Amino acid sequence: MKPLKVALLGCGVVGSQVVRLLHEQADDLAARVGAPLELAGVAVRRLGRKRDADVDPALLTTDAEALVTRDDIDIVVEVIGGIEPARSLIVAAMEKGKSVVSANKALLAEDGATVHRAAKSGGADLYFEASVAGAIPLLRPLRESLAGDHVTRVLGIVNGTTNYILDKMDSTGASFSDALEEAQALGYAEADPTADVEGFDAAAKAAILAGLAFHTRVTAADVHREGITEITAADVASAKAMGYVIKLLAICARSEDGRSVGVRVHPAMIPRTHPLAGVREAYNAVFVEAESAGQLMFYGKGAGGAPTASAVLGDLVAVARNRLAGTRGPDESTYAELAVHPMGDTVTRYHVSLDVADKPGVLARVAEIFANHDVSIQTVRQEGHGDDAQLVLVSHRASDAALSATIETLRGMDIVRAVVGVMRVEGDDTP
Ligand SMILES: NC(=O)c1ccc[n+]([C@@H]2O[C@H](COP(=O)([O-])OP(=O)(O)OC[C@H]3O[C@@H](n4cnc5c(N)ncnc54)[C@H](O)[C@@H]3O)[C@@H](O)[C@H]2O)c1
Ligand SMILES: N[C@@H](CCO)C(=O)O
Ligand code: NA
Repeated sequence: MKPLKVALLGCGVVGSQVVRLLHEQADDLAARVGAPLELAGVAVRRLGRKRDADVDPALLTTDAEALVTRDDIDIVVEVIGGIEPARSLIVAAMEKGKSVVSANKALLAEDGATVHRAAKSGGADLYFEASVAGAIPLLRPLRESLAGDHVTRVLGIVNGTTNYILDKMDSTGASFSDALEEAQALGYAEADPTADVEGFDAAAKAAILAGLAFHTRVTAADVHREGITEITAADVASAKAMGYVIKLLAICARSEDGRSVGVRVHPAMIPRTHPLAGVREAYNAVFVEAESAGQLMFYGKGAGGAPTASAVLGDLVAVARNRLAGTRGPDESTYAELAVHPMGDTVTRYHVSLDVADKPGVLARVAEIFANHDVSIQTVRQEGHGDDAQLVLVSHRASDAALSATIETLRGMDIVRAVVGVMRVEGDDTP
């Protein structure tokens, strides 16, 4: 059988593992596809660089554009990352009818429209399982296995670096900066950890998940995003004392009337009994809730060269099979065209700690502010007394707009010395 020729763009952490697996699993892959997969070219930035992968130097080129448009290439694997030149290269390949496998969450979340359009007009496949939650099969289950169901919510931990940091803070009492340093020493966090700790990485993944789950185009700009840099050891301890753990969550949910969706990434307290609370270290886990299927949970490694390459290889086999069968995978599905509602319309609960004066009438006045904003209080307790008094309140569900207006008013009150902490509470059935 004539081999299918594969061009690889980028030979870094993920790319070098793709090369290894293509070599090591060559016979099995050929049997599964029905034709050998031949690595026919590898685009790199610098030819002379030492790399982890054992690549025939004759395959290396710095001219990625010439490689993706070469007549003999059937499939392009893009593991360069970033918007450009990745987008132009993918579009150029698909315009020539080549199938593309990409791990590029940044591109798919920022400008998925362009690459999906190019796939359709070129009659090409575009698969991107590795872009969200690395090795965990999640996008194809949403795109294919759940195509007959009605997904109502996707909720999960989709960034390994921040989960590692929060887990260390929870288990050892470490500060954010100490836990970040440890994550960097272990190679989880990059030298510039902004994309992870500020939630950009998780927001890109949330946009991709929401788009697939709700058949609607969602971009990174539509996602409400808050990172974890402001979380203190005291926040973590306070959550612990109340039976909660703090996680950076990505939440994509339909509104109650089903006419819009909310997509958000922010730290939240979840009960320690919630299955996501047990997701430790750099693992990822995602809950998908669908009307007929009920609750599904996906768990595993969301990052790392080999786990991510596993997802790339799975896509490679799928697009190779499609080519041999003369068929294509599903087009982008955005027919539902739901509106993405602003964060203020999201219904959630707040955990609020206030530094207050310990004297008669303070609790009543604080409670009145909540009532004035139509926010109902679920629990309240006082910690310490005298000058050290803190009130800790947990609200019932209310709109995020009403909750944040409540906090704004509290900040302006003379009896409130400081709003010490405000965090959303998720993951339980409390109304
Ligand atoms: N590393 C992970 O755990 C992981 C997990 C999921 C998804 N991803 C995604 O996979 C992609 C690759 O990530 P990575 O960790 O391998 O990054 P990396 O930085 O290790 O590798 C990228 C490589 O591409 C090369 N490159 C950049 N521009 C190029 C160009 N114009 N032509 C040829 N080569 C070029 C770089 O020199 C580098 O070697 C990114 O989109 C990333 O978001 C990575
Ligand atoms: N930086 C990401 C891995 C790539 O998606 C994480 O920490 O999960
Ligand atoms: Na995945």
